Amino acid sequence: MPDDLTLPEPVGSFPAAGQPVPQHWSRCFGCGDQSPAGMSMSFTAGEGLDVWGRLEVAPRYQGGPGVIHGGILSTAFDEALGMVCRSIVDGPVVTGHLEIDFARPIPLGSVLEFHARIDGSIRRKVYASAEARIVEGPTADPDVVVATSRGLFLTVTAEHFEKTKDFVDGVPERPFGTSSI
Ligand SMILES: CCCCCCCC/C=C\CCCCCCCC(=O)SCCNC(=O)CCNC(=O)[C@H](O)C(C)(C)COP(=O)(O)OP(=O)(O)OC[C@H]1O[C@@H](n2cnc3c(N)ncnc32)[C@H](O)[C@@H]1OP(=O)(O)O
Repeated sequence: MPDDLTLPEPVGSFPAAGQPVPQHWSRCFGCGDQSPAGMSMSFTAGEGLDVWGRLEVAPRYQGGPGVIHGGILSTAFDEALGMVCRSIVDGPVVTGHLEIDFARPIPLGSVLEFHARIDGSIRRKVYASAEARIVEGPTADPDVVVATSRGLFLTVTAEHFEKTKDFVDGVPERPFGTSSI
């Protein structure tokens, strides 16, 4: 992480603390309500440049016997880190780099709580980090961090999606750009 990062003020479009942070795109695998096979994650704005996220670990997310697949957990972190970027960016961002530390096994049936924050920003780069805890389920312990993540996100313009917009599956009820922010 560069040492010349700044911590910007929150953008006006970011919800007040405790309010839901809406899905960014209804077809998103992580948060969209028009993605039936998706993860249906939900998010709430924190007190500062942070968000809280929730994921129910469904049986179909299995990797090893009885535990969450690492790729699913990575996707959840990607979503949580991307969502917190909305606290300082009033427009789209995409993931440039994502790293995960898998600290404890996460059983199917768990409810995971994610806490993601902005670490800093410079030019188009936004650095964010997050941790996950099991808050419901067989091994729930809100004092234990079961995984952590750091990511680099880049702000992009709407043109970034110009080449792929024709591949959208079906007609979204709330097209990108009008669905949320
Ligand atoms: C599913 C997307 C939905 C988006 C909708 C958004 C709306 C709502 C908004 C917000 C909520 C978001 C919630 C989303 C959650 C899920 C997000 C995802 O999973 S996104 C899919 C995976 N990611 C990609 O598909 C990117 C593929 N990569 C690219 O398109 C390019 O590589 C891109 C845009 C990331 C950078 O390319 P360049 O040409 O625009 O920029 P250059 O000039 O190369 O880099 C700019 C700076 O960034 C650094 N940089 C770029 N990539 C880096 C990397 N991998 N590692 C380190 N630095 C990197 C460079 O060194 C440069 O730094 P210097 O300013 O010079 O200091």
